[in-house]
Amino acid sequence: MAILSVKNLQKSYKKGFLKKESVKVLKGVNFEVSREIFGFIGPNGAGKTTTMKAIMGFIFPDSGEIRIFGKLNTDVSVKRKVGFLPERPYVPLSITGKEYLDFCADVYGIPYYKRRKKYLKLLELVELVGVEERKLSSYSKGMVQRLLFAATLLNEPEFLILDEPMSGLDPVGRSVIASVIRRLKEEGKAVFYSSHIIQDVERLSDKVAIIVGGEIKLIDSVSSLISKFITGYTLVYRKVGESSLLSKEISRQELWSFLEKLRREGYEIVAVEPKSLSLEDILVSFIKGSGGMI
Ligand SMILES: Nc1ncnc2c1ncn2[C@@H]1O[C@H](COP(=O)(O)OP(=O)(O)OP(=O)(O)O)[C@@H](O)[C@H]1O
Repeated sequence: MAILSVKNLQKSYKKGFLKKESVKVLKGVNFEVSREIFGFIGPNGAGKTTTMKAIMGFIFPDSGEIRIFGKLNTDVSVKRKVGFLPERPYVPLSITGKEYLDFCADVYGIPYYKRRKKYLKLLELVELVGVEERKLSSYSKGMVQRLLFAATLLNEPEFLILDEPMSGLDPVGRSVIASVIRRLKEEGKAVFYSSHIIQDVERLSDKVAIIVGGEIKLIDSVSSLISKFITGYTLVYRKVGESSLLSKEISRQELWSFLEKLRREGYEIVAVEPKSLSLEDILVSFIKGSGGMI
């Protein structure tokens, strides 16, 4: 069973001074997330945050159905199993890290006797042990982001929805978040997250969906996606009986005829290395409207 299933999600916003005009920002979005790391990518304004807000029940879609663990997303019982990190959360900087965790623990109803151990475990996870008594105003942006991420894990959610969890983080901060996400998956949890840092998405995700202009353009596993977008190969070969190696870059179309030519002329193949578009190239091609180019 899918952990999250989104079917035919549509959403329009009214725009203009008199709010007479309506703009469709989600045009029938469909996808499913199982126990995996699912990356949601697309350009600015594509509809990622709107989709996540609809999943969380913060906005009401015009139509469509959203189920989490098989139940409608509006069902209170599923909300307990979900952790959400918004894109731009409001945090008062005058409080300490611990006070922020206490506030969230109050919301989740976590008893006091359980808190110390829980906080320590989470602070260790996001590498913030020792700074919890400091005011958030003294934290860097990355530290605040890591604290907020730790707070979303307080109620031990089985499903995490993270809107731009790595935004504004340096490579070290990004790698801390990435390793926590990997660990959550190892623990059998599912993570659905959006990001603009495509290299991270490529490294971290099992599956990705590309959304452009409120429409899902493609959903696939990262490995199968990259293999579908192979542009050519680097061949390494040598004359039979000789040791010196030769290499040549060839296009996808040339592969078989070139291999045949080498065989005819007495060469042996040492290696065939595929060259693929990066996930970033693939995303750009969808944004420019040439997603089916290969
Ligand atoms: N409350 C709102 N009222 C009117 N339009 C809105 C509202 N919220 C979002 N939009 C519009 O909906 C579209 C999708 O926005 P959304 O925030 O979902 O995009 P996004 O993919 O998350 O973008 P980004 O990567 O910049 O965060 C945008 O054109 C945005 O201007």
